[in-house]
Amino acid sequence: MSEALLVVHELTKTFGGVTAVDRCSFEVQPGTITALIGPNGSGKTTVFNIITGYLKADSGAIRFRGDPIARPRPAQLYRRGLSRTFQQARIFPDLSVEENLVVAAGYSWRQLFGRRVSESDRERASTMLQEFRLESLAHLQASELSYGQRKLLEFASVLMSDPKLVLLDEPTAGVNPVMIDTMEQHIRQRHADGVTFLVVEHDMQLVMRLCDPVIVLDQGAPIAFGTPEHVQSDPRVLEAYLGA
Ligand SMILES: Nc1ncnc2c1ncn2[C@@H]1O[C@H](COP(=O)(O)OP(=O)(O)OP(=O)(O)O)[C@@H](O)[C@H]1O
Repeated sequence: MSEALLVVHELTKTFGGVTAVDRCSFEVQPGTITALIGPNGSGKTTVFNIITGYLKADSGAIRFRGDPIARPRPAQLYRRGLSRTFQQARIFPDLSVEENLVVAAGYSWRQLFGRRVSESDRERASTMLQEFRLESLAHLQASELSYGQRKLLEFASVLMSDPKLVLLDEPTAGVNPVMIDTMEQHIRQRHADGVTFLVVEHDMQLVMRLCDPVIVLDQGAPIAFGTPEHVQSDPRVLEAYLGA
């Protein structure tokens, strides 16, 4: 088996008296759309926040593309090919849709307004606008977008860095069914292009048709791992969900 793209080893994180992540270990293999599911409060977002450098673990280790990531830092990981989205899409509300994409390619705001952006990156932004069918919105301020459109823009922005691994935190939460289909198609397309995904998602139908393998967390640690069919029939998984 090829080396895992991401290795999470015995991560632990406590908040006061609450152990949110409890000696949590798992791997993400290249070329997969891996799901990280679990009942509310099972530690999924905390794990994401640790991997991407938004929170510091109490203990444990992370490897990405074969190298240890001693102190994960979001910007550094982004440049190395690991990027993420958030439950509440993080975009620059005062910039236009197009400017959001250009900034995501690694430009500062000053460069953006000083017109020092390379022609090739402007073209990439333009291609991304077409791919995500956002051309008609290109010059709108991002704050004017709908909730679902913001999520799409955030996803498109993340792809501007040519990531190897994308962590998606509830990509379809709160968006309408048409937008769920759109998001699913974009994930499938990028996966076909070679991007690996780790997805936190509460829509179980989507998880079961899109993801393989599925990792199930409960109380901060994996309790099941395998194909969607396998985890669905695991009594520990049923108990964790029904007991929650
Ligand atoms: N900043 C924080 N301060 C205190 N407790 C926290 C903090 N962040 C998370 N927790 C606690 O850690 C546990 C895990 O939370 P986390 O948000 O990671 O779970 P989750 O699986 O992502 O939940 P959900 O599915 O509801 O988003 C919960 O008990 C939560 O209350």
